Amino acid sequence: MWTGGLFLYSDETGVKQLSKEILDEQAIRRALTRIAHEIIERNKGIENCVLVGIKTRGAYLAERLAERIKEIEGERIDTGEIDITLYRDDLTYKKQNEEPEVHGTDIKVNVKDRKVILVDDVLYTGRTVRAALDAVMDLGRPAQIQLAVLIDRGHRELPVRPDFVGKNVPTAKSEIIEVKLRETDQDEAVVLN
Ligand SMILES: O=P(O)(O)OC[C@H]1O[C@H](OP(=O)(O)OP(=O)(O)O)[C@H](O)[C@@H]1O
Ligand SMILES: O=c1cc[nH]c(=O)[nH]1
Repeated sequence: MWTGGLFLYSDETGVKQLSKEILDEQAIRRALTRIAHEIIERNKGIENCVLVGIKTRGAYLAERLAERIKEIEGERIDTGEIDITLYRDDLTYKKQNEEPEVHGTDIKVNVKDRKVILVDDVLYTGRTVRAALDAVMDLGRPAQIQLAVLIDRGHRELPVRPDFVGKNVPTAKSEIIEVKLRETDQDEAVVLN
């Protein structure tokens, strides 16, 4: 049910909950276009840069950023992806002492001495990014690692700070940010549940 940016949905127990749209399709497109420009500006072009998306949605976002950068610079930036699984019962209750685990990397270029830009959809505790940093550095010593996220929802548990942010969204720990991308969700929106 549409109530002007607020949606009613039934959770798994059938209880009606309110859901708020944070970004629609156009807003996601604009945020990614801005981030693409910022990446180019910060790095004075894209020479020596590689975009590495954190699966699942971060990898799609990295691919979209590569397309935008090609439109702007006329040059294709190298891309790769990292598969990281989070062990938690749901997004609000983490089991103690469990950390996101790297399941594999698909980065066909050498990262040694290059500027690696990690891309993810949501930044929350920072634990996924920490695992991604380890995975990249296992492959070689990058000149620099930068971080781009579509949503920064706060509540960091590690000293991780993004270089490029689509939108800062203050949240309560009990809330969940859901990023829906057409590549995997047949929908395009960021919602706060
Ligand atoms: O900062 P953190 O607390 O580590 O949380 C952020 C991570 O949580 C989500 O991944 P999720 O495991 O939900 O998978 P998804 O990418 O498939 O949505 C999101 O995509 C980030 O990778
Ligand atoms: O709210 C959150 C927290 C972590 N990851 C998400 O995708 N959403």
